[in-house]
Amino acid sequence: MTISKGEMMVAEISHLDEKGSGRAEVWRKNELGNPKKLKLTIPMTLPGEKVRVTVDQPERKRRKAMPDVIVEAHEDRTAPLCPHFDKCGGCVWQHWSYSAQLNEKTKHVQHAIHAQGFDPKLVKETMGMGEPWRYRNKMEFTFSPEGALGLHEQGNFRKIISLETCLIAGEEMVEAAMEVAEWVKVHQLKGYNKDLHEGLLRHLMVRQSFATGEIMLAVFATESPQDHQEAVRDLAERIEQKFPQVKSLLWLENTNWADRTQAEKSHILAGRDYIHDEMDGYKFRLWFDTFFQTNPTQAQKLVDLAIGMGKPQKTERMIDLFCGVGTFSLPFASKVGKLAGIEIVETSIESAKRNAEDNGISNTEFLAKDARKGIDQVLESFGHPELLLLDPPRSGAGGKVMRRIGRSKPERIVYVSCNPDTFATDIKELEPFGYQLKMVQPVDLFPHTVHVECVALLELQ
Ligand SMILES: C[S@@+](CC[C@H](N)C(=O)[O-])C[C@H]1O[C@@H](n2cnc3c(N)ncnc32)[C@H](O)[C@@H]1O
Repeated sequence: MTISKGEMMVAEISHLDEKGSGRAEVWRKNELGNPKKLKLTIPMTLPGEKVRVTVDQPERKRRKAMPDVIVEAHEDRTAPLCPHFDKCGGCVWQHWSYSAQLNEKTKHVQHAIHAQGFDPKLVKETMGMGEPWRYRNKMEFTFSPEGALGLHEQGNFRKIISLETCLIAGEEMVEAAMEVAEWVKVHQLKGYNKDLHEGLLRHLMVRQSFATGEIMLAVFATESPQDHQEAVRDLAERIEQKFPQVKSLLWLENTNWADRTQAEKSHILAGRDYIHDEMDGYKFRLWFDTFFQTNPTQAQKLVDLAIGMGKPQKTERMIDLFCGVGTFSLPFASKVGKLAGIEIVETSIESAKRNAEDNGISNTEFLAKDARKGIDQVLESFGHPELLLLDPPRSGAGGKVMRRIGRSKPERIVYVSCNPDTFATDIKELEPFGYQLKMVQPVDLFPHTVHVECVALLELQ
């Protein structure tokens, strides 16, 4: 069949890609009459579904197409709750029942470890949330050049969807963000245009501790608050009157081309420059740039699982690699003899030290070092650890770090991962050192997205 521009056709979804979109292949004839494959990426679809799509550029090999009609729906298809679902890039799987999402996540982890030669039966069923909504304690919204506040459109980082709600963020966080959006309208402030590198408002970060209730609101802007005194005063007054739980209202200057929530200068408009949070009964101070687990309910499960698998003993030495501000270090420190935390970001290490002090913990040392160098330094000062926990970023720890871990011979390794694929390649590196994978427990920290976290145990044979 030849396909002409704008022609409607029915495609069958064979599988989902790493971003959670459906993939389908259709055959067509080229201008010489030979068969040619057209690969389609179709968001908001599910495996096995038949969908009608309009093909806008049939001459291309790969195209993204939006589903016009679902001809045959997956049995677990469900109506998405959020009014922004069809545009927003935040949650791509709201049209799939929660139990089916969890199954898909388990399968992803099984495939990832099987691809590296491990037994997929070691993977348990993904632990989900009882109530998989309003789980995020931190959101970063973006201002459009016109000043609307929202999130990026699916697959289009240039376009911002103006939001009225967000069902995965805490309710008070959304209400506070909407107040800021209203303030922007009243003062007719301009948003930042990334292409032209002009405009005032760039991002709004909202973070709330679900344990203490304290909220931080941080406005990222290209100019100083002194240049907008009347508007800034009004913002502080509105927030103070309506949201007494905002304990930190910040104005952060960012003139950098990079589109990130970073700051060259910070100004406290009200309160302090950090908020108090808690995890596993331990107190943490969070600044605007502090990495902290964004789903506290499920993060608590990660901590419990890590302790259950690691079985820390009072006589043991432990390394917490990629320790951040000490989310795992503090609960483990009270159960081992000595703990060393290693982390590359200096402010996180400063924070980890202060968090240990605030919680009366004195058997820890924290090193601001790259993981590789940090392991060498700890081995010299403190000898071989009996227990090692690692929680690297999505890119994984990498072969060099994993081989150093293997040579340092901990009896037990607890690996906390946010990427099953890099987790699987990392643990493969431990096999020659005599480690055996004992179990993998996936945990859903990000319902309605493709992401899945795992806690795994490896033991030295
Ligand atoms: C997934 S976070 C985990 C943080 C912490 N375990 C927690 O749960 O809050 C990964 C951490 O690794 C740190 N990191 C990234 N690259 C690193 C490196 N090469 N060496 C040491 N730490 C690194 C990041 O700064 C980040 O804090």
